[in-house]
Amino acid sequence: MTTNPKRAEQPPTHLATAIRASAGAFCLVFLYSCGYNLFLLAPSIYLLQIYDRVLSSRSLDTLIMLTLIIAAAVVVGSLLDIVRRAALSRIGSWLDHRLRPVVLTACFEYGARTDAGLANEGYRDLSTLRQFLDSPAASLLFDIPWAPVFLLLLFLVDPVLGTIGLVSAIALLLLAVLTEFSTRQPLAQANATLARSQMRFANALRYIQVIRAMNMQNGAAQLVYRDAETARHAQDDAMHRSEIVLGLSKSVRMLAQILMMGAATWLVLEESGNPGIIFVSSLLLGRGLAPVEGAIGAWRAVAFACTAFNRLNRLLIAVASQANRRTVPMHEASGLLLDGVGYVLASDNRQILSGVSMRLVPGDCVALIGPSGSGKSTLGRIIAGVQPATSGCALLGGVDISALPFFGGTRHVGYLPQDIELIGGAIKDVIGRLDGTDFGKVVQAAKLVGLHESIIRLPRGYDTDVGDGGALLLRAERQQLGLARAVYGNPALVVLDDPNSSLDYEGERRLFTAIARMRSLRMMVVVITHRMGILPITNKIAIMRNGTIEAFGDSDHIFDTYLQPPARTGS
Ligand SMILES: Nc1ncnc2c1ncn2[C@@H]1O[C@H](COP(=O)(O)OP(=O)(O)OP(=O)(O)O)[C@@H](O)[C@H]1O
Repeated sequence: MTTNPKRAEQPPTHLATAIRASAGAFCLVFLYSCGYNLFLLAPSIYLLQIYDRVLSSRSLDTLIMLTLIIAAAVVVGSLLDIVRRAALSRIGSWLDHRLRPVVLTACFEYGARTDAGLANEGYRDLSTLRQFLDSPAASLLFDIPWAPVFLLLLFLVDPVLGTIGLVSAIALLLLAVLTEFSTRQPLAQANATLARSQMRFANALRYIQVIRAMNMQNGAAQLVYRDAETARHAQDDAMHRSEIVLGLSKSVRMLAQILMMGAATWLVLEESGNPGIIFVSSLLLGRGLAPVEGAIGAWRAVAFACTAFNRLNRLLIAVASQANRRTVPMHEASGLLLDGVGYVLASDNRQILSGVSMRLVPGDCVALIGPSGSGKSTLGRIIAGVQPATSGCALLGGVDISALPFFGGTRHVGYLPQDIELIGGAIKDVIGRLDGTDFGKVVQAAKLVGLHESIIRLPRGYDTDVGDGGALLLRAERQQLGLARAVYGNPALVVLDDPNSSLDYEGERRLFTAIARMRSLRMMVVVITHRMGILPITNKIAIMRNGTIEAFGDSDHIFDTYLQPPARTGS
């Protein structure tokens, strides 16, 4: 047999490792289940003993003793059932506690790089697994191996009874398979459309102010509602199908009981056996069919849990393999290198950037200028590692920039995007990138960009709440806080996209001072700008046009050669 070497190299995911680590606990649940199922035999034994011993001896003492013993067995059995359910719930809680941070990080990573929708589903999958372990369906899985044991006991009582039990179990099993096949497609459709509807709803909420301002509420609601309706129809369809099969399975079960009692009575009449077997066989059949029948109801939960497990595992494998690809040690001193960077839009194959090359060394500050739509922000996002280039390479210290998040959480890059999203409530959290462990670094960043004095004048200082996404601030204030966040921890490279678009004269002056300080700290600064006033504080300029670099070099040279207004010729 040949093995796929790639697959063999792949280390187990956190999910697989955590499941493996809980194997001991699952074994314990299995043992509890064995005990529980053994005690389920107590009523059958009780009936047989009554017919065998009590009725023949007419002894009241024997009856009392037997009843007490069986009652104790039933209580112990119920306790074992409670204990195993609690144990499964504890396993679920432990898995959740252990995996939630890892899964969250992986989902963020996957969402940023590949597919936000799938990342969202991946995160929900962990909750699905937890809910499954809390549900009766999980304990039922441990009862299923006991169904054949009860059927075997029926065979031991009499092969005819065993055959009736076996045929009934197979019929119920086939119905369970039928449920799965008949509901799989509508359920998959319901899940997909429900997820899309939720995503659209979240997006609509995000832009609700704009939607309201332009009176688009009805259209947005229709968009969300249409998907929700499709999901509901698909869910109803699946439910109707499973209800029909459930009804059929109930009939099969009742028929099996009647047949079993009839056959057992016939055996007693024919062979003058113990009349107790009429009830015992009925009880054993009930025990044997219960897990099979339960499986019909639990099938969906089991299928959901399996899908959730596989999807989450695939997501973790995808994120891990992205991380494994890049393990080159980083040398910040070697600076930033762009070599033939290109970017093609996945949606319409439009070439946005092509053949962009440049090199920066620590302490450099380059201004990216050029007409609107020339690709400056796209290049800025690639340099900041927000999106990977589709061709060529962008390296910081010899390492693919888009892989930097995998380097032990060290922050090598700061980024101030055009649409400043301030995540976090208090100023210290916003600047500290939600890290919050090093307040000294937060103050250092605020001082570097000249914000510290303004912050400490606020009544709550660094604890001042900026509102969701910085909603309580002016755009200029958001820009300045975003700048402080970008320089938090003195990263090697800072990308500022239009950092002075909303700044007044004073704000711009502070920005220029901040850039000069960054340079003196050997940071590399990439400034995307439309305002030429920033050029004197840079030492390099790159002029972009139609997705390529038209000119790149020392600021003075570029300024004199390309940006000086043509000398007026005298009239
Ligand atoms: N995610 C995207 N979806 C669609 N088009 C995009 C996307 N990203 C970039 N573009 C397109 O790429 C081109 C370059 O955009 P980019 O924002 O990089 O230019 P820019 O030079 O920064 O413009 P501006 O100075 O106006 O910000 C534009 O035509 C833009 O429409």
